Amino acid sequence: MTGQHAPIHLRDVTLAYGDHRVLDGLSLSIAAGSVTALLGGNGAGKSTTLSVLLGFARAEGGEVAVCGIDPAADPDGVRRRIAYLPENVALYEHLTAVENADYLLALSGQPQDRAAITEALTAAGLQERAWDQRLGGFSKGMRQKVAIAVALLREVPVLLLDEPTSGLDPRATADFNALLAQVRTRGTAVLMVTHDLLSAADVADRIGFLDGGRLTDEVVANGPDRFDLRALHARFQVGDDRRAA
Ligand SMILES: Nc1ncnc2c1ncn2[C@@H]1O[C@H](COP(=O)(O)OP(=O)(O)OP(=O)(O)O)[C@@H](O)[C@H]1O
Repeated sequence: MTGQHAPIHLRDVTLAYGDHRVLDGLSLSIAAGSVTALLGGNGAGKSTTLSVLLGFARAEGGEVAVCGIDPAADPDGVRRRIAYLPENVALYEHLTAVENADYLLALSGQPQDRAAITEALTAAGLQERAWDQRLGGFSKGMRQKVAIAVALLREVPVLLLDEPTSGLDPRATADFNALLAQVRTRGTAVLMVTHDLLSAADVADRIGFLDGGRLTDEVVANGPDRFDLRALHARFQVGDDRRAA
């Protein structure tokens, strides 16, 4: 345990697959009660960053800590402290929303009663009539809400999100953003990987731009020093064109 770091801490992290350098001196620190969005083109290393924090991929160099714990040394320890929403949420189709939450919470060693589960489903925006329906007929947004409710109930200090608003309609995206604001007020450190600059601008305190496995830019997305969205969008588009050329 290193203790003195922010809940999410990466310093000079490097990682390569064969001779392909995927993370190249990445440094990122996310405090409790703040949301950082990580943007970048395809293959920039965003999901790999999450994998390193979760202990699924191992950094070759640099420092990685989740709540002061090195994921490579104690992957179970970090995963107990992280709620992770992958891009395609894996839930059980033949179970209802409440049953899914009940089962997943029991699996994570943090069982909750029905009242707590339905309260979290409500907070996540899932309507009461869907609570006891099987997931087979659920839309992507509804599934996302079940997964978010489970993440909320786990009350962990770190939340990692991989493209949480991809495939959501504007209403569901707005609901999701409102929910994330609540999560932040509970003191959770949130890292959100996304391609959605507008959504990032709505919910994040900071936006980091990843290119070639390192942070090339970082902007404040909240408060008086907030960036100019149009200027940033133009800069981001130029970056994408340059990469595609
Ligand atoms: N297990 C692996 N083995 C080999 N190469 C990998 C592996 N995982 C990722 N990569 C490569 O690492 C690079 C970064 O991948 P990563 O998934 O982190 O990018 P990303 O920024 O999340 O991209 P996207 O926006 O497309 O999801 C890519 O070139 C990818 O092909």
